[in-house]
Amino acid sequence: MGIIEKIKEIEAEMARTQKNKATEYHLGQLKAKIAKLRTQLLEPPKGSSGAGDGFEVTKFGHGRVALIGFPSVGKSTLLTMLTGTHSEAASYEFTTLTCIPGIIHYNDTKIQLLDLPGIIEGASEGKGRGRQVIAVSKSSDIVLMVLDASKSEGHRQILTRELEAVGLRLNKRPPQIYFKKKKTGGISFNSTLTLTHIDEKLCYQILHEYKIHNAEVLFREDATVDDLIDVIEGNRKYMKCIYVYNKIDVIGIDDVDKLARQPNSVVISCNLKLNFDRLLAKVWEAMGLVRVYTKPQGQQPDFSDPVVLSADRGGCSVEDFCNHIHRNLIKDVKYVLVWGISARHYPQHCGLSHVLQDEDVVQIVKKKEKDDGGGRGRFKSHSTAPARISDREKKAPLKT
Ligand SMILES: Nc1nc2c(ncn2[C@@H]2O[C@H](COP(=O)(O)OP(=O)(O)OP(=O)(O)O)[C@@H](O)[C@H]2O)c(=O)[nH]1
Ligand SMILES: [K+]
Ligand SMILES: [Mg+2]
Repeated sequence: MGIIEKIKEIEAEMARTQKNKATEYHLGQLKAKIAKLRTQLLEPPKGSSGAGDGFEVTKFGHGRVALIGFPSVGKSTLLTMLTGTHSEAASYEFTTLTCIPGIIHYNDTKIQLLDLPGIIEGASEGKGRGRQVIAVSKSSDIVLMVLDASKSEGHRQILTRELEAVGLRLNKRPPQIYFKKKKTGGISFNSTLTLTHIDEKLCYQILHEYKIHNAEVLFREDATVDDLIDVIEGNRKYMKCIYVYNKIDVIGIDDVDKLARQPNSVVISCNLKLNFDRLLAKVWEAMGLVRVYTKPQGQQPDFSDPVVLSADRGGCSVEDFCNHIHRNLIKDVKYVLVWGISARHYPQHCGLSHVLQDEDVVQIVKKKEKDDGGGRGRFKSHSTAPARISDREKKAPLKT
């Protein structure tokens, strides 16, 4: 029996089993069994390199966003409109057959947007090009789930389930469970609060299913069996997802309003070029990019060419900033001067561990080099209140 058939069989057994106190241990065990099989399913088949046929696109820019959705919801139309790169769009399903990259230019950064073939129920088990599409979305920083506003709300749940089946967790943070395998000592089970979904026996049983007999488990939140399995599997990817409801030109205003009020959602119309600003602002926010402007001593920073950092990828400390500029820079740095939101006063003398924020200005002071003494001219005159470097300041030249 193949892995997919085994999963189906266990799913059928779970569906047959009534949920109550007496069956919860058995159901927990079945969940763990499915999770193990799904992980097996993710392993590349023997003899393959693990790469998926022609779907790999070189990473480019400061971040990557994938367009995921059912066929004909308007993914390609959206890519063409946001990036200017043409991706074939048509009224029939599965128009797009590969991965098509484009670039969004936003806030002086470049964000790679990937158009992908439509996926359908069963994608996680390899239906259509589901597996490759999902592999590409896993390589992204965020996912835009494109939905047809005129179609069933169920589509969103189906896609979420498909992505969850391959270990993607959308708009969730990792469960607050400390878990560490040990060599000896049995299982130590602890919690910092009362647990309502799981108890010691159930936890043991799940661990037993994974043949784990020595481990430390500490629940720091009222977690579920699924949370525990996620922590044991350890291969989950936590991603932000924006639900993009397209084609609002074909539905009524009340329905538009309802969709727009849902969390992490944006309503748009490619046909009417409606609400792209809002979508881009949401993407920007979800990416969490941090632009840092370098100020050479005695000179105005170049506000058109930021160093772009990200808390999720690489970090946003002064050290990360220096490493970004040059691998060997760090050993010459004495301290840095910082203007902007992260500074308590202007300029603040900061060490390598200082965490920078979007639109900060940084001047590096090297060992055996004198600094501006707080910068002559405009940047010196700032008050102590932290604030963004304003657009006006960006435009006005710094007099030195
Ligand atoms: N009414 C309306 N139709 C739209 C809108 N955006 C796209 N369409 C139409 O929807 C159809 C499908 O668009 P595509 O861009 O090909 O959709 P897709 O999601 O890329 O489709 P596949 O590549 O087949 O998965 C086309 O006929 C588009 O003209 C919109 O905002 N409103
Ligand atoms: K289409
Ligand atoms: Mg398409």
